[in-house]
Amino acid sequence: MSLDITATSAWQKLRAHHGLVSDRHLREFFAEDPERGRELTVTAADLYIDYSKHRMDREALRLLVEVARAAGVEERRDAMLRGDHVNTSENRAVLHTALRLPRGASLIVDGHNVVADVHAVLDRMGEFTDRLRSGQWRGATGKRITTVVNLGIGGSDLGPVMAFRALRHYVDSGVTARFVSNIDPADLVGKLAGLDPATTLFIVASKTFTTLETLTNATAARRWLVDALGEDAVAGHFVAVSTNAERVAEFGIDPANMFGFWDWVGGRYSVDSAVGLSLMCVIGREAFGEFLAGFHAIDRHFAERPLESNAPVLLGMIGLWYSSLFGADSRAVLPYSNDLGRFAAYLQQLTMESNGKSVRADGSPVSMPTGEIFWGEPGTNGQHAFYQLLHQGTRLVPADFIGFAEPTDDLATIDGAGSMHDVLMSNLFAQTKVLAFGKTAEEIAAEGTAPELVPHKVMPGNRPSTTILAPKITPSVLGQLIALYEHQVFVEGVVFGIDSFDQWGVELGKVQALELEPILTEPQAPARQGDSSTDTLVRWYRHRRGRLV
Ligand SMILES: O=P(O)(O)OC[C@H]1O[C@H](O)[C@H](O)[C@@H](O)[C@@H]1O
Repeated sequence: MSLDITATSAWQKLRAHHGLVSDRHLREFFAEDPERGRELTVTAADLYIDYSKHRMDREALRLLVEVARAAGVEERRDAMLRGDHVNTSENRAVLHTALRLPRGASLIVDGHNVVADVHAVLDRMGEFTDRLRSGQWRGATGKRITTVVNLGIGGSDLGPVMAFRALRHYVDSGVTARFVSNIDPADLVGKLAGLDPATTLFIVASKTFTTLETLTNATAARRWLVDALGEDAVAGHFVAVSTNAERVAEFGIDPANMFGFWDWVGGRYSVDSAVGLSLMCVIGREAFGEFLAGFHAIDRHFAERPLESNAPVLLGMIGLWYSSLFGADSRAVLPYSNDLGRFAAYLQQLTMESNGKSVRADGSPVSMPTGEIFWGEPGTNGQHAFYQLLHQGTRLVPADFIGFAEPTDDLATIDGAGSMHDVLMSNLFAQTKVLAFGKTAEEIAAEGTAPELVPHKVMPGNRPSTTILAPKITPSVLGQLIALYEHQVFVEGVVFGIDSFDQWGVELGKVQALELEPILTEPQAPARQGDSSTDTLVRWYRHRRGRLV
């Protein structure tokens, strides 16, 4: 039986305490606890995390930790880390943390040291990328490869594409990358534009090697290559990343050019597996190793720190405080870094595919809302678009602000005296301050504002945020940030009592698309789909495509 956390005394105490503090303002919390801005912080590897601007007192934090303990977060964490089958609906271990264990470490799962397997693949990836980057690996015409095109979707795309953008300063050898994911042909056609088949290598990345989008794009890419260079060129221009060697061979890629991983790596947890091959191609094996070391530093923090000072536990529980007790639907992720422009999109799969579930592990319905909706855009762009709602709207949207001390690029300000990066960061600090403390009607009136305008200008404040600061976007820091969110997802999933590692909800749509596709194209009148909306939409489409019925 899965535990219903809401039936525990720890939860009831938390709920009762929430009733006491939920109407209080952050201004009051700071007035009565002036040290909280210094003390409600935690350092995890290179990350400095301030969680003081949350609508809670220290007692609420204590009770949240008590709930985490009552839910069995420590036991479940240890079970995951040692390789128990915590993905119960698929009866699988969940061992993305093993992907970043250092060489020489040992983790025996089902009588087998998985760390040795992980490093064997990393070594093969390293040898391949060394050859590619040094120009030893040549295409069919003898030219060096200058572009790798990753063909993958979901977990086989979002991680590499996000990290490639974030680590653009580490692209160092004349090999660059492009990423194609969508079944919309515009994606492949757009990304192949300007590429020379002779200098292009495709990485077909698919855990299952059955995903329609990826196999369709890979087939089209193969045609593009063969049309230009002939069938014999395929071997030098296609490699695969998958857990499914049989399917890879069927597709016509030599298993010698396949980089494997294992069923205990979930797609959305796989950027640090062979799925990161495209990233390794552009940043090199050493930088990729630093990326993995960053994940591992947070894994150790998560495994070893007491819950009271455990960053993923605290942030996961704070997320839950808002989603389950304040009824907040979403969390905004606001990196003050243009290079993290795809971070929110990456987190959407990680968090929402993991925790968007309605039943607990034993099949019983959950007893609280699950799956925070993650969304966001880099600052300062978001400030000129949706921050109005964050500041004055009626919804509560807790936000994660992410910023860096050192810029990846810097330029002078208008007068030439300052640094644009300083301006960027002053915006981050200003936004968290204004969200938390706002500006009262009295303060606005005292500035001589016309009385009828005062209500429009009131900044209510009491809008919570976490601030995550790091020295600089390096491969290690990026790994740390990802692992910080991976483990938050886990903590929340344990409290919900769900299986955070399956994704049954994506299957039916795939099946129905396969059923509908011939109906869009068949010459005769289509069979009814059973509902008048789908029938009419299909008819509309067939009409516009000249397939009149
Ligand atoms: O890597 P693949 O097997 O091609 O899967 C790609 C993606 O598609 C699936 O539908 C899942 O929802 C994702 O979790 C997965 O990352």
